[in-house]
Amino acid sequence: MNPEQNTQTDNEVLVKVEGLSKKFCKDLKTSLWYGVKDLMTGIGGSTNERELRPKEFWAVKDINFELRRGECLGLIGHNGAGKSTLLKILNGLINPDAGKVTIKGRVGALIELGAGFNPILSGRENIYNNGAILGFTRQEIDQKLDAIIAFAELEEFIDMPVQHYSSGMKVRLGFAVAAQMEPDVLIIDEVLAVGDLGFVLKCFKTIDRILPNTAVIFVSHSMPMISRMCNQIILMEKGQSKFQGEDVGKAIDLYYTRFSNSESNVIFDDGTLNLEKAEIIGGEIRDNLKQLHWKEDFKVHLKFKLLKELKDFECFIIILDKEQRPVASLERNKRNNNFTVNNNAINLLVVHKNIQLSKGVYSVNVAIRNKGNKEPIFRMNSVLSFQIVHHEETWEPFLLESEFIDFKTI
Ligand SMILES: Nc1ncnc2c1ncn2[C@@H]1O[C@H](COP(=O)(O)OP(=O)(O)OP(=O)(O)O)[C@@H](O)[C@H]1O
Repeated sequence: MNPEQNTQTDNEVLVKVEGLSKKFCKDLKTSLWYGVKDLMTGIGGSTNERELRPKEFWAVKDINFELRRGECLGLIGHNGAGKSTLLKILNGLINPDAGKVTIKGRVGALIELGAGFNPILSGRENIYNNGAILGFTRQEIDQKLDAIIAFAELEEFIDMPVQHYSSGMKVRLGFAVAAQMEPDVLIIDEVLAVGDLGFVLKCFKTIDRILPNTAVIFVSHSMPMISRMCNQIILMEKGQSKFQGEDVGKAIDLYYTRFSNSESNVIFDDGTLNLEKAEIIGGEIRDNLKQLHWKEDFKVHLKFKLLKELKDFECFIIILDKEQRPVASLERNKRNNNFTVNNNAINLLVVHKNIQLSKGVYSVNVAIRNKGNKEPIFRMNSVLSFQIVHHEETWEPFLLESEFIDFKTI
């Protein structure tokens, strides 16, 4: 193959979606009535397909994109945004009300748990059915069968009816069929999350392997997974595309902004103290958020108002990422019982030098406990939030300063 031909194949558009829209009705009775009316006025011939009737809403509205071999599109958005509906239209499970989908080649899809399987047939029989739907001959499936069963790790249960499979087993079989058949287009919904960690890692390895020859469309609520896999992204909201492009990081930031919870909350309080003030010293405030540059000192001023006498205490400061996963804990106070009490208040300055968290938004939880008997005294979540600024997009929680120098062997 000459290089020109090769480039052409690499750049081949495998999925083209133009003005795709789908409406649903909020109640079943009205939906059935509209169905009957549509039948009478001629199926698909309605001139009002772009209009909403009472109780209807757009589950997917005017979605456009092109996807080439080797590209992975991430679909993100909150629950009910229309991601699964879009996937189902792409996979031909439901018809759109407007717009057009053009797909070239074989489509492997893992959409709803158990969808595409006949529950009363065995795993083996379902592999043959699915393979046939994908356009493979019996001999071709024979050749792939062992690899599919081995990948799904279902050797023992392959002749059991699929209806008796666990959720994880159904996902294993579904992914094994979808991916081992090496489709041109691979569509994967959130179902992958049902598999255990070992299987999920195996799936990613497979996707990495087949991606150069496949166009992948991937729906997930896991932003680390999206950022790891996708080079294009659509952020959906109420069926529409709110952000679309190659800036995956920006789309993820927008997604998180929707869920940002600036409300702090006291989880536990035994009445000994109140947290009167919590402030990050230094940095600068932008968009109501304290920004610190990577490697700046992280300094927090905490002011506790004492309502009762407090002897030795320990202060816990925990830093959480945007998904509320704890990523770091500051070393506890080592000094004994010698914080100055002024006007019934203790003022603490907690300093962590050269913070090396990755770029992103973080929040801080604070907890106080009795140093002697370890009893909890006070605990408050989301006391503060701050942003670490760095030019580099890093998905690991820390970006550790390092030097690369010539290693001189003797
Ligand atoms: N068959 C249907 N009939 C009526 N409404 C439907 C139907 N299927 C989906 N919907 C509605 O369409 C909207 C989009 O649903 P969809 O499942 O596509 O969202 P999603 O983005 O995949 O959500 P999630 O993140 O929860 O999986 C929702 O309001 C849902 O209730």
